[in-house]
Amino acid sequence: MHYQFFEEYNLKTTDSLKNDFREIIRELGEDPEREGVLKTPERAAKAMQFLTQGYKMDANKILKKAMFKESYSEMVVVKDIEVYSLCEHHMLPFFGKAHIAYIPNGHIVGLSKLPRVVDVFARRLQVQERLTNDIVECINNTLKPQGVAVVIEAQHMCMMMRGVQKQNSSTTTSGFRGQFEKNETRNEFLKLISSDLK
Ligand SMILES: Nc1nc2c(ncn2[C@@H]2O[C@H](COP(=O)(O)OP(=O)(O)OP(=O)(O)O)[C@@H](O)[C@H]2O)c(=O)[nH]1
Ligand SMILES: [Zn+2]
Repeated sequence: MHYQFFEEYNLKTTDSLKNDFREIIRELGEDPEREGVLKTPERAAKAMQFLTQGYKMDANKILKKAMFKESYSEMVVVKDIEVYSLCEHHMLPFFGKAHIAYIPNGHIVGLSKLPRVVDVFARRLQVQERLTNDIVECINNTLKPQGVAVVIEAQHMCMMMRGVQKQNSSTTTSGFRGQFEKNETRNEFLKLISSDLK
């Protein structure tokens, strides 16, 4: 199990994907033997493995590794976490920002672990709703805080480059557990991140 994001590839998978990408390039009307694209099947194979390496990672373990006993019980907010994921319908990117808050219940978590959890779930084939839920559930079940909130605002390339071709729409999803189910707490969080929400 990997805890870090780094470029490490399963040679068998790279090889198999490489052949598939060569066929895709040919099928799309390009000459896979042309010098400029000769190495493209291997590059694409590695890029796709990198972008989906979240399948091999365990977000709960990442959080557990850096939980510290602490009596702090105010809201902790980490905002503007870059999100890059692939939509499971078209395998095209969707990207934007995640904002996460939690209220500790005896334990705080190493701050960097929250963006790491985002990446573990983002580096898979996803829909924005499930990505949001995965993050909320993971933090809720592992850290067991008094409450956790996640808001993701993203733009989907499948709606921009193709299909409906809308360049300026964005999609906001959210998940709230525990104390954040109360209006007052939820509103405090939304106010703290509101400068980033259009
Ligand atoms: N709810 C949700 N839908 C998504 C997400 N990413 C992409 N989609 C949508 O998934 C849908 C798939 O619809 P289909 O009709 O099967 O596919 P399609 O013919 O390519 O649809 P169009 O994109 O409208 O051309 C589209 O409406 C996409 O906009 C996501 O994260 N969440
Ligand atoms: Zn899509």
